[in-house]
Amino acid sequence: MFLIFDFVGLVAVMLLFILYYKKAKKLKEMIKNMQKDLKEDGEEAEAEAEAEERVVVVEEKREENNKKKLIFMGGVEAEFELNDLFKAPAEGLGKGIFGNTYKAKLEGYMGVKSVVVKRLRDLKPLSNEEFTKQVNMIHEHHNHPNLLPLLAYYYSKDEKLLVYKYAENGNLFNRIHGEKSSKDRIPFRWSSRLSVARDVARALEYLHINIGGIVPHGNLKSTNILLDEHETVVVSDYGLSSLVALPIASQRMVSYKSPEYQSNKRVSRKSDVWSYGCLLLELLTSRVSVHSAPPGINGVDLSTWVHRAVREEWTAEIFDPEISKQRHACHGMLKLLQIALHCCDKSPEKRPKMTEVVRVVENIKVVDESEDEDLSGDPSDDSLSITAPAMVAGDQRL
Ligand SMILES: Nc1ncnc2c1ncn2[C@@H]1O[C@H](COP(=O)(O)OP(=O)(O)OP(=O)(O)O)[C@@H](O)[C@H]1O
Repeated sequence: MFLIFDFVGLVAVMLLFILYYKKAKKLKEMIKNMQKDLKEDGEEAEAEAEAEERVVVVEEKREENNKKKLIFMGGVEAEFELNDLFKAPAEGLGKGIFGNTYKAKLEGYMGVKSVVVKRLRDLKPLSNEEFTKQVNMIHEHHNHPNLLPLLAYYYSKDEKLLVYKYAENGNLFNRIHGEKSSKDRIPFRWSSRLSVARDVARALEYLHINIGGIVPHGNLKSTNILLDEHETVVVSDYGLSSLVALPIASQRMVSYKSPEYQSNKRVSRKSDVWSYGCLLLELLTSRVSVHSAPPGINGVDLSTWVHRAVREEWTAEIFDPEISKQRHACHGMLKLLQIALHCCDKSPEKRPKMTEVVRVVENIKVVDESEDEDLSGDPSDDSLSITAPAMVAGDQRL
C-alpha cells in the first residue's frame, strides 16, 4: 500500500513539476513576446515621428523655395527665374527714391528680352501679406494703354524687387532736355508734346478713378513718363506712394512739394493734379522744374517763372523756341498753358479734376505741321506775346 502511495505521490509531484515547467516556459515566452512587441511599437513610433519630421522639413523647404521665387502678376506662368535675373548682364539706369533701378538683359527669347528691376529701399515695414496686397492692387488697376504694367515681384525680409517691361525709347525728361543744341537732337514737335499731355492726363484720370491711396500717383514727373518701342507714352511708378515711409515721401516725392503740403502738411488727389500742371509747364517751356529736377540739375519754379514772365511782359519767351516757331500751333499752346496754370493753382480746391482736364486737352485741335513755317529768328512774330498776357492774367479756369 505504502509503495503504491509513494509511486502515486511521486508521479503527482513529477506531473506538478512538468506543469510548472510548462507554465513557466509559456510565461517566459509571453514576456519575451511582450518585450518584442514593445520594442517593435517603439521602433514604429520612432519611424512615424521621423517621417512626420521629414514632411515638416520638406514643407519648410518648399515654402522657403517659394519665397525665393519671382511671383508673376495675374497668375502668369514664370517666364524666368530670380536666378536668371541675378545672372543676366545688368545696366544701372539710375537711383530713384525707391532705390536702384537696373535694366537686365535676359537671353533665350529668340533674341534678348530686356526687363527693368527696381530694388526697393526705404520702405515702410511691411509684411509679405501687406506687400503682396499692395502690388496686387497695382496690377489689378494697370489696365490702361498708358500705364506701364508690372510684370513680377519678389519679397523677402531683406530684398524686395519689382520687375517691369523695359521702355525702349527712354523717358520724357531726356526727350525734352536731351541733346540740346546738338545736331543729333530729334526735334520734339508740338503735335508730339500735345499727345504726351493727352496720354498722361488719361492715365492719371484712370488712376484717380480706380486706384486707392491719398495720392494715386504721388510722383508724377518727366523721368516717370516713358516711351515704349512704338513711342506710346506709358506712365510708371504709380501706386507706390503708400509703400514709402512718410519722411522719405515728404522729402522726395513730387506731390509732397505741392503748396498744400508746404503750408499744412496735407496731400490729396489734387496734389497729383498740381504735379501734372508742373509737367505741362516743363513740356511747354523745356525748362527743368525745380520740384522734379534729377539730382545735380538746377530747376526753376515754373509756375512762379511763368507768372513773372507775363507781369514783366516777356511772355514770348515762355515757350520753347522749338515749338513757338510753329505758328499754327499757337492757339493750342496757349490753351495748354492755361490748363497748366489752372492745375498749378496754389489752392487745391480751385484745381480741376483730371476728368475735366482730359476733356479740355482732348479738345485741343491737332494741327497739320506741314503747314508750319519756320519762324525761327523772325522778330515780327509776336502772336504768342500778344495773346499770352491776356490769358494768364485773366480767367484761368478751363
Ligand atoms: N521701365 C523702364 N524702362 C526704361 N527706363 C526706365 C524704366 N523705369 C525707369 N526707367 C528710367 O530709369 C531711371 C531711374 O529710374 P527710377 O524710377 O529709379 O528713378 P527716377 O525716375 O529718376 O526717380 P524716382 O524714383 O523719384 O521716380 C530713370 O531715368 C527712368 O526714366
